Amino acid sequence: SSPVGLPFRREETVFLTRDRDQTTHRLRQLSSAGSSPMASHIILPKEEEEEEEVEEGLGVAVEADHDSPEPPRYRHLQPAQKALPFSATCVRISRDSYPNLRALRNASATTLRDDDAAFAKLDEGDYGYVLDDVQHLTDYLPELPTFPNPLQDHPAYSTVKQYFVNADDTVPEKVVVQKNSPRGVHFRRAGPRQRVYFEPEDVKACIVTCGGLCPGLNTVIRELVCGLSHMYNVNDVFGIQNGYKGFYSSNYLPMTPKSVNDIHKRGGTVLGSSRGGHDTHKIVDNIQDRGINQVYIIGGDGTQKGAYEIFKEIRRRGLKVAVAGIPKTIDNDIAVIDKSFGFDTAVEEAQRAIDAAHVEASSAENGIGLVKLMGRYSGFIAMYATLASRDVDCCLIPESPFYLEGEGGLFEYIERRLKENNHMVIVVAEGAGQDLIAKSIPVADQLDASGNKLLLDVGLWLTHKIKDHCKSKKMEMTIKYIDPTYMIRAIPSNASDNVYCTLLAHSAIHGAMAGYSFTVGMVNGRHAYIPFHRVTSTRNKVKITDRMWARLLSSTNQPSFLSKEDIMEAREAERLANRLPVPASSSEHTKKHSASVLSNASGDVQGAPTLTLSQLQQPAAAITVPAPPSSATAGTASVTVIDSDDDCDATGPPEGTPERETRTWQEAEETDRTRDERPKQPETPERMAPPPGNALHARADEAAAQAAQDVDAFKHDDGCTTPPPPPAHGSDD
Ligand SMILES: Nc1ncnc2c1ncn2[C@@H]1O[C@H](COP(=O)(O)OP(=O)(O)O)[C@@H](O)[C@H]1O
Ligand SMILES: O=P(O)(O)OC[C@H]1O[C@](O)(COP(=O)(O)O)[C@@H](O)[C@@H]1O
Ligand SMILES: [Mg+2]
Repeated sequence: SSPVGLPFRREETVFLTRDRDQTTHRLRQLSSAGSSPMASHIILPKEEEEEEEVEEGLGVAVEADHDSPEPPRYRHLQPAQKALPFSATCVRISRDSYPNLRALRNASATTLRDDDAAFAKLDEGDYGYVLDDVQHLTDYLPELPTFPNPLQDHPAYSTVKQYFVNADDTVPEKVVVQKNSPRGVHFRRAGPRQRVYFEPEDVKACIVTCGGLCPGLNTVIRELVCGLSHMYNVNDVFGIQNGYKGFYSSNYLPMTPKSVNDIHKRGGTVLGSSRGGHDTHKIVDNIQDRGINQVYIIGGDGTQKGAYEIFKEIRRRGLKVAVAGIPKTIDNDIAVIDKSFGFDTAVEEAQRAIDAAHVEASSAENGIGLVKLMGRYSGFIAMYATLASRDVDCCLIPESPFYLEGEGGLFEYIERRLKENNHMVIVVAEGAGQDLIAKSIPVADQLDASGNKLLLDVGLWLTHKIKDHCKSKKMEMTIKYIDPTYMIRAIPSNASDNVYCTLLAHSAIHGAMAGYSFTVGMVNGRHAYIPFHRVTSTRNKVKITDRMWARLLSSTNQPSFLSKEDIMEAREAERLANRLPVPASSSEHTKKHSASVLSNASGDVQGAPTLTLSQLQQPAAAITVPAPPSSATAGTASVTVIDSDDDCDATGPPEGTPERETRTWQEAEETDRTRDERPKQPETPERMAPPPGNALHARADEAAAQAAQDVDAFKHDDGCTTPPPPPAHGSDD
């Protein structure tokens, strides 16, 4: 409960320190009239409240909020000679005004399975602070000895002031807060500790890469090998070949700084990778038999689930082994972390495909360039590549359903755009429009060995649909379909990803040496150790009610394919995902208009395409459709720029970072299902009630009961910000 957290409304200097007493002292000094030109703007609590509140105070200070409807319970000082254009308020927060309810609810939003809940390590603090902590060797081996960190004698690192992180440092999941926001969920800060749980000569480490490729895998491998050797003098490092199954089916590959020296210049992974092959017992048997005590696992959501299973088995056997997960995904859809390594590189490479599409399109009469980019469930690559390029006229992603025919549909927009500009570029994420394709070509869902849904080729399908439409309208046009597929991920990482990979590897090494088991990642710009369950129970998705998507719509000028009702519905889904209380108007609105959304979405069914499954599996092809000059009418599609309130949302992630889908899989499926099965059923207390035996929910409810009396402490009268706290038992969320 050290006085951290200084939320500033604007970038102005405020005389504060991290120390509460110093801060109070400084403010008192400043507040004595004439002592400083700032004094006119210092506001302190009334004298009589001061003693008690100093005791209880958090030391949070914000620039004065002149619009705040806060009752005048402050003593305003006499103006001094000079006024500065800013002011400060020392806000003393009583413990009671910060029940842990919201924070606990956020933590429990990833509804844990019972066995995971048993492993959850939540540490509560004052003012709604929750540490969602990671596993440590001493959780089950309490008597382990510690050793001084060899970095303190390292010629490079020993010169760094405060090189070791404070054992109590934590990183907040949300950094945008308001005066009365609880401090929320935090993760343990990554970095070197003063004491470690392994002696360098005793460490035997192994590295494995699993799942699909991603730029930067080799850089992470290189930096793990070099970091272990250069920072901690650990030289017994092995590579596991071809993914999880390599633990028990291949020879281990000795790795040295020399053998990995150049690998970051190559794409892919020198260790090989695979999907499937996770056999917990066989893997841990091999770890045990070979005396491995640090396991570095690089891979996606499935891989991190596997890492967690491995950790649990290690713990069950009482082995002194640390498990460090380094999250990998080209789609950037792993929860909690700001960004996955290799994502920037992929977006950069995607520019080349978009450029080619633009050249082709702009060199033809009524030319259309269509580019398909990776993004199975999340459209981040398509969205960022579109925003970066500025040549794209339309971006389609899985999160934003679209339709082809009718007013506001894709065809209408294409006709208008060609008429206006004679060419256009469309970017489509591979997971977009799958529901539309499925309506025309019913096919049973198939999964790959990682559990990923196999997709139909939306690019090829769209190419045929556009071609057919133009033919029916007698429009001459040329369409070129470009599918760069693996070209955006089978490449070496760029400079910034290289640095990111290095930091991830180093953070992973420091954490393993300190005895933790975790997934490492950057959270709001700081590296943190995240519990495995937090990164695997939800998936990042583009939030279409947020400013980033609005920016995209505004930059492409494309239709949003959303009615106001859709937007309300999306917000409702988000509210559910964040377990926030119902804004009365929103749910009414959603129910009233839900039927119209359905009719929009199904508008395409009449014009069902005649493509076959085998056609969709054909290689990409350029298709030219000559036709007589058109009399096509320009559409009147209107652009809906979503009125996002993310800047007002104290619970939202920072602007421009991927939005996190905080729904559980069950909730996500449930929400998506109810979206399709209109009219929507109201949420019942039963359905949303916490499952019995879930410790986290029990704690949340306990906190809720306690917080019930303090509910008034949450004042949300600014009209657009943090909603009031949910009712005590969460029946409406
Ligand atoms: N629930 C699970 N438990 C353990 N391992 C899993 C689980 N799901 C997937 N895996 C393993 O994760 C690995 C790859 O999945 P993932 O990391 O998601 O890669 P990708 O999504 O690129 O295919 C595979 O080895 C797979 O067997
Ligand atoms: O053909 P593969 O190897 O299955 O990989 C393709 C798929 O992997 C993905 O890149 C996702 O993998 P990630 O686990 O890296 O996010 C998808 O975008 C793509 O459809
Ligand atoms: Mg995966």
